Amino acid sequence: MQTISFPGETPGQLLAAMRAQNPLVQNITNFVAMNIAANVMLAAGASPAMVHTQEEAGEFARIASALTVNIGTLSPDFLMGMKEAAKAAGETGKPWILDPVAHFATGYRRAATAELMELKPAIIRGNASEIIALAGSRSSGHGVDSGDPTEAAEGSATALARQSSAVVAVTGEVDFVTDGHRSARIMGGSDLMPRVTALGCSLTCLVGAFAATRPEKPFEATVAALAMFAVAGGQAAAEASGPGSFSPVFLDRLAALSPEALDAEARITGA
Ligand SMILES: Nc1ncnc2c1ncn2[C@@H]1O[C@H](COP(=O)(O)OP(=O)(O)O)[C@@H](O)[C@H]1O
Ligand SMILES: Cc1ncsc1CCOP(=O)(O)O
Ligand SMILES: [Mg+2]
Repeated sequence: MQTISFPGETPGQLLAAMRAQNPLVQNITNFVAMNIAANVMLAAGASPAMVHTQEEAGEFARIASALTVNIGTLSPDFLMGMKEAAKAAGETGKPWILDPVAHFATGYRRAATAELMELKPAIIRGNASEIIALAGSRSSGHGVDSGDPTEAAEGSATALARQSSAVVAVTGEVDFVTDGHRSARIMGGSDLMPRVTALGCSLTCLVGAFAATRPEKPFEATVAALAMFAVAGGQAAAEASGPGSFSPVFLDRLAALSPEALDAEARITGA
């Protein structure tokens, strides 16, 4: 494996830029994730707004710097708001990020995800089972949790990136990011992370914050956000005694993580 080089900016430099911008990010996420995702973003240095109803979601997307869309607790009103917001983001040149939570589980979710994919997300972030199924293959997902390892999803992620022109991120014990041509793996984190609900959803929101800061570099922005989670997650696990104590320590580690420490501790390789 080769160490990936960042000819432009390192993940630490992107973190510093994100904090300096304190980007306003609109998140249409699920009821489970709303609170922890907003806290994760505030701790990391972004400004979250959870705005989802169809009456205002499109209007709000025009003032936000990025949009994230998560179908975890989907309803007709949420879906209308998602589509309005994604259209507005597209019209105003803002990046939007899709988290296709358990999209394979029901016909309603499958149809909604197909409609959202037509609106061209800049970045898609999911667990391995979600990405395998989104690329059209058979996955072992059970509800919102993955039943597949990341390595089983790498081919699907690359095919999906090429077909959709989106950057695709697969998370799990190892994370994999690809734009269909360049790929990276990010190591770190903790096996406590999938035992705390909505951390994947929160990560999708954080990807939105980095993409807001560098909309022209969705691959680098995604790698930086995942590296931040991996480093802060590993640090938090060293202090935690289980999933309950992990959550507050994780917020503290996100807030305290310096750009220098991110660059020193991130384990990123070209894939
Ligand atoms: N076994 C693991 N070891 C280390 N980190 C993990 C592990 N499983 C998940 N993570 C991390 O947890 C975060 C959420 O990812 P994941 O659990 O895959 O998403 P989701 O909650 O959508 O299923 C990511 O930062 C990922 O790297
Ligand atoms: C438990 C649950 N049910 C519907 S959405 C949701 C949260 C899923 O969060 P994540 O995908 O980050 O594990
Ligand atoms: Mg998820």
